[in-house]
Amino acid sequence: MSSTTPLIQLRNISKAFGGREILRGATLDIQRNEITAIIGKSGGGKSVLVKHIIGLITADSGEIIFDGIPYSNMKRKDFSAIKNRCSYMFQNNALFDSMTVFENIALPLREKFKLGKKDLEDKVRARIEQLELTEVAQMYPKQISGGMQKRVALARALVTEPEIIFFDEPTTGLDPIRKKTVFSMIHRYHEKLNFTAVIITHDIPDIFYIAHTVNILDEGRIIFSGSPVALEQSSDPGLYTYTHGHEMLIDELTGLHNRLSLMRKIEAFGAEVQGSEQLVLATVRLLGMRTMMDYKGDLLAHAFIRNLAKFVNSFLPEGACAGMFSKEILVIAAKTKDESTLELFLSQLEAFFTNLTIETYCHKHRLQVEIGGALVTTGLSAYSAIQEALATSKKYV
Ligand SMILES: Nc1ncnc2c1ncn2[C@@H]1O[C@H](COP(=O)(O)OP(=O)(O)OP(=O)(O)O)[C@@H](O)[C@H]1O
Repeated sequence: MSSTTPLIQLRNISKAFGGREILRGATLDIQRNEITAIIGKSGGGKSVLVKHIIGLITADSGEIIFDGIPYSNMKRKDFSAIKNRCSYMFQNNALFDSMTVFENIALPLREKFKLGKKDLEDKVRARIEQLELTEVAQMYPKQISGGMQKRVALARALVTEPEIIFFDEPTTGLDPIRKKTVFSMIHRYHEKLNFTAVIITHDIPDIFYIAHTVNILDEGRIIFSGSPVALEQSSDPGLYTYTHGHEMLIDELTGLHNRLSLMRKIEAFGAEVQGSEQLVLATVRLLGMRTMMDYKGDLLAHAFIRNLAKFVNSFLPEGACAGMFSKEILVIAAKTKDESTLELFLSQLEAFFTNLTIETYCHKHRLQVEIGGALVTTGLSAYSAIQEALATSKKYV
């Protein structure tokens, strides 16, 4: 098969249970070596769709084509070969309580390959080390935290070096920080090992940061398939709840607006400004934040942003808003008649970053901070307005 042919094609898949139609002609492609996300309402049939691919459910009608071969033409042994190329990470981790972490991770190797004791142990140990589970290798799943159990499940999904991994809600039951950590783990391993990933999730917008393609399953059909950027830019009212739904407007982790809702809010402020009102924008550029995320892990960076967000929220006047324009840029915006608003924003931000603890932290993690602010000319797009404020940036730390 050419490398541009999708690895898996689902064509018009329909499935009903007891007369209740769950899938109504769902069609989607899963591209090789990409991360494909499937999102949709709870109970909408996302798991059912994926179970068709791995042969746990047979469609009432429609076809699945794997590496160019339709399932309907496949012999049993061809299908077993496909199954050996796949691995799964289930919603509840599906770890065996009676087995140690080591044994749980070793299980797929024992089931799929006939390895000698040493080879098997080497492979399991390598994954255990990579996922920082060495200290808990001889413990049982119940003795370790939920976040660690997810890491064990991920280690088990990766141990056979599969070509395709299905993740069914890999972040369920985790707090916002650990959710982000699981997604960054998947992202990191995907970059290293280059498998094809299919992720079922409710975690919008987090999934948008790692998925190449997002598919929306709605009323049994795929109503959108495309890049996260295309989804965010779409003006299709049918996609409204997925791109502008309440849960997306405020970032769960920080209480700040995400990029999309921040831009909308600034544009709304710009359009509403009248009389003696002005649009005020302050920006904080955190140079080095991206590197810090890459080298020290997201957890540390998120904790810092959360701290900053808490402080910003404590002095925001009513009606003002704050959000992350990017991983390194925080923006505060307000529509106000009060001429001292910009001064207030700047002095508060300066106070935060000149605090000794914060300053020491920034030095330690090589973060450089620039603060900017402007009374923005009305009629500018949100993007240009932010650039105007950024252009006034001065280095603080
Ligand atoms: N084997 C089955 N027999 C009967 N009904 C089933 C079966 N499998 C799934 N269903 C039903 O199909 C519907 C879709 O279930 P599915 O688990 O795919 O939803 P989902 O989109 O993954 O939801 P969630 O996001 O809440 O996990 C549910 O109403 C479920 O009860």
